[in-house]
Amino acid sequence: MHLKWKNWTHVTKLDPDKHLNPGAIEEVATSGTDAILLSGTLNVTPENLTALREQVEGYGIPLVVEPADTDGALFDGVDMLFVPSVLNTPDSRWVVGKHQRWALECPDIPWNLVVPEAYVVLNPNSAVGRVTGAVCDLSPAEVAAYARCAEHYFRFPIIYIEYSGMYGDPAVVKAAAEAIDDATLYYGGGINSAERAAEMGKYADTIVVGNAVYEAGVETLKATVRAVQ
Ligand SMILES: CC(C)=CCC/C(C)=C/CC/C(C)=C/CC/C(C)=C/COP(=O)(O)OP(=O)(O)O
Ligand SMILES: O=P(O)(O)OC[C@@H](O)CO
Ligand SMILES: [Mg+2]
Repeated sequence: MHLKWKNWTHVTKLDPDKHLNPGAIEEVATSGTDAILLSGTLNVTPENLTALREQVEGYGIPLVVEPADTDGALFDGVDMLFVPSVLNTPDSRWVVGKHQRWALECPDIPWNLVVPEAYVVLNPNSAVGRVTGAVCDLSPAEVAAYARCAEHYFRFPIIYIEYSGMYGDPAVVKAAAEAIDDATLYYGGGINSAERAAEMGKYADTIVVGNAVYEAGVETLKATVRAVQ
């Protein structure tokens, strides 16, 4: 079933490689966030992904797996799969190579549950930045050009400005927003306050909050929800 994911303004990203106690999980699931993204770059295994999914299921909140590799593309018990392609890397494995291997190895991909994401990774110090070899020193205009061709040439439904682990440059997100017509713009990276959520929420259709859940706690998460909903 295809959820109305285009209406989401706030998504919480939980990392299978990190731990939250049951009380915190309940507060995340009832925080008002529109969906939970089960996603991480390092050390995601079928076991820890399944364990996290079992913690967050049953609250009636949309669950989306965002795999970092083909063996993480598990869709049992979740509503959708958001699959990244990192556009700003010279390493084509992260653009299309992994995806071709996936199509080769998995005959029964539920394509109707798959939503492709055009990632522009801009924090060289994040796990995703290191793993993918992303070229991060881009001007707002250069990022906007990725956003424009992602929507109008590659026809990606989501463009994701990814600063994972650091708070990004609002001018970059503004430029990307101005370059996009109908695609959905995601922003994630360093959102740990209502102010930051509101600032990026001016430009992005959907903001993603990850690390703050683990580092600042659920009250901070709720403040970021209130800022955009
Ligand atoms: C083709 C299939 C099924 C999978 C491959 C999908 C691709 C190309 C993924 C590349 C980008 C990537 C690794 C995305 C993972 C999601 C993500 C950006 C997680 C960010 O979390 P971390 O970068 O781990 O943050 P921390 O450093 O805080 O752990
Ligand atoms: O962890 P943070 O910095 O909130 O970033 C969220 C998400 O964009 C990570 O992929
Ligand atoms: Mg991680």
